[in-house]
Amino acid sequence: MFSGRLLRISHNALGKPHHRGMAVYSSELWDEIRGKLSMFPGGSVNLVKQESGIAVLTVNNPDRMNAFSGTMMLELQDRVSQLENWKEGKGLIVHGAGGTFCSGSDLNAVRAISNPQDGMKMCMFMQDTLTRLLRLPLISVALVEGRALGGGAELTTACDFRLMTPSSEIQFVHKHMGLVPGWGGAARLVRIVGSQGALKLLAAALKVDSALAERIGLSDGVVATGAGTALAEAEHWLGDFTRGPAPVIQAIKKVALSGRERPLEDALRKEKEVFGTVWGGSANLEALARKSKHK
Ligand SMILES: CCCC(=O)SCCNC(=O)CCNC(=O)[C@H](O)C(C)(C)COP(=O)(O)OP(=O)(O)OC[C@H]1O[C@@H](n2cnc3c(N)ncnc32)[C@H](O)[C@@H]1OP(=O)(O)O
Repeated sequence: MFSGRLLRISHNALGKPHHRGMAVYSSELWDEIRGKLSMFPGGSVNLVKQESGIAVLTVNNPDRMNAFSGTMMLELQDRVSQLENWKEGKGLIVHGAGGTFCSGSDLNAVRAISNPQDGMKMCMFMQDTLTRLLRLPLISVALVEGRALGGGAELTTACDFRLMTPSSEIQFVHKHMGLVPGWGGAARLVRIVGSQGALKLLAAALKVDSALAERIGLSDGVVATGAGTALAEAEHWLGDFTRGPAPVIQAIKKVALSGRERPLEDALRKEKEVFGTVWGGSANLEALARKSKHK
């Protein structure tokens, strides 16, 4: 059985563990996996970085309901690397082409790599990429039009927020495929809807419509359907959270992320470190000079 190396947690001067980098597994593992995934082509993952500081990531394989081919998994990793290095970035919208979100992994590729070794490698690769996606210093939202199934449902959980259209659905269909989530979706779902809620969604493979999703906290709002309309509304919605200078928005995401992921003392130390990057910074000095009142 394939056994992956987890990134070692290093220790700081106080002997407390701290996280090194944004990845889960050692990148030494990826050469072999990338070779395998490159054998399953189709579709693309497109990235547009806009002047507004909001980027749009499009899962683009509409002939297969935006299922992830092997090469799309590779492209997603590359796009995440680009976003990690985007200094001016503030927000990210993840959506699917052609009016639907994503139907998970491409079943043709899945059939070809249904042996345990390849399955484990694909699982680790996608866990790592989606963890890095969630850890980007950008405020991210998954815009779910149409259906988000299987790995597509997992992808929605790798964003900070989810928006749906009135007729869209999120469904963790894994049980019907004789599977459980393997792209980190179960771990993240528990953090979003709680362990009871996650257990219900996974065990019943429930079709979650926009009303139910909002009620259980899986969705953060509903946007109108229509070519371009949903994307424009999502951008408007995200604009409320990304207004302001990039260093401040990125710092806000970092402290929220460390609070979500780290034990309290570790999160407090991280918050102090991030605080130090904005205290006395240009946005802070300008606000002080303005003598801002927050009425
Ligand atoms: C850890 C990851 C676990 C996973 O992600 S496992 C994969 C889970 N996803 C699935 O099982 C999705 C299976 N597909 C479906 O249920 C339906 O196709 C779906 C998405 C509800 C759409 O239904 P319809 O609107 O009736 O459209 P359709 O079935 O005719 O699909 C249009 C074309 O898209 C293809 N497609 C959809 N999902 C796919 C997938 N995941 N992998 C590969 N091909 C897929 C489908 O085969 C069809 O192609 P074609 O026109 O027959 O050539």
